[in-house]
Amino acid sequence: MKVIEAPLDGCLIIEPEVYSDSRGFFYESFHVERYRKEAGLNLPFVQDNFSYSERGVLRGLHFQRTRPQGKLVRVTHGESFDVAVDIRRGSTSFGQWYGLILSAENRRQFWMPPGFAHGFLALSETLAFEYKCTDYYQPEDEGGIAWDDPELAIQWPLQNGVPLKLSVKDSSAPMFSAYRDEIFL
Ligand SMILES: Cc1cn([C@H]2C[C@H](O)[C@@H](COP(=O)(O)OP(=O)(O)O[C@H]3O[C@H](C)C(=O)[C@H](O)[C@H]3O)O2)c(=O)[nH]c1=O
Repeated sequence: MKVIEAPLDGCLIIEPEVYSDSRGFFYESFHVERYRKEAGLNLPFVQDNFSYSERGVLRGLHFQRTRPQGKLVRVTHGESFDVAVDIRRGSTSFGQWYGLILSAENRRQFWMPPGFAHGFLALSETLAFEYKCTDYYQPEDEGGIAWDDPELAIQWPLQNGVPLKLSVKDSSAPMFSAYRDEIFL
């Protein structure tokens, strides 16, 4: 597998080894030993998530305040623009965002350690999004940042004529500056 350092401190792009033949293809989507040895992922994953979205759905930006989750994310059907924002105040990439295309076609996985806000935009008619988390979901611990926060200025690849679909929660998320007095991992 190929491991590429992303511009945010600690984030990685992982490209698994794909075995194609006349029937189709096969790849190992996770392997404790290999991901520890080759990507340095040594935090245990305790929860797998799956979300289905349709074109124009934007989920995020979400994080957990006191129980931050590391996430290994991938797309198994369709295409998304995936975004991580470094909210770790002591990090060299604090306040910076990074986005990449994750798709069933590129088979890329994206690792963000605990301490990032995460979101994605569905770019295909339908999107199957899967991810592994290093801590459990704690709804009372959840924080959100507005997807269009001008301070972050995330360059979402919005598609002409495709209305955004957001949850009520995401439609009213605060700006990043609302957390200026809070110290995250
Ligand atoms: C995240 C989560 C949600 N839920 C329940 C709570 C709600 O009844 C329902 C939908 O939750 P929510 O609207 O928060 O789902 P997303 O908007 O996809 O949230 C996720 O989107 C961004 C992109 C993330 O990275 C996080 O994993 C997560 O915040 O699923 C659970 O039961 N367990 C969970 O781990």
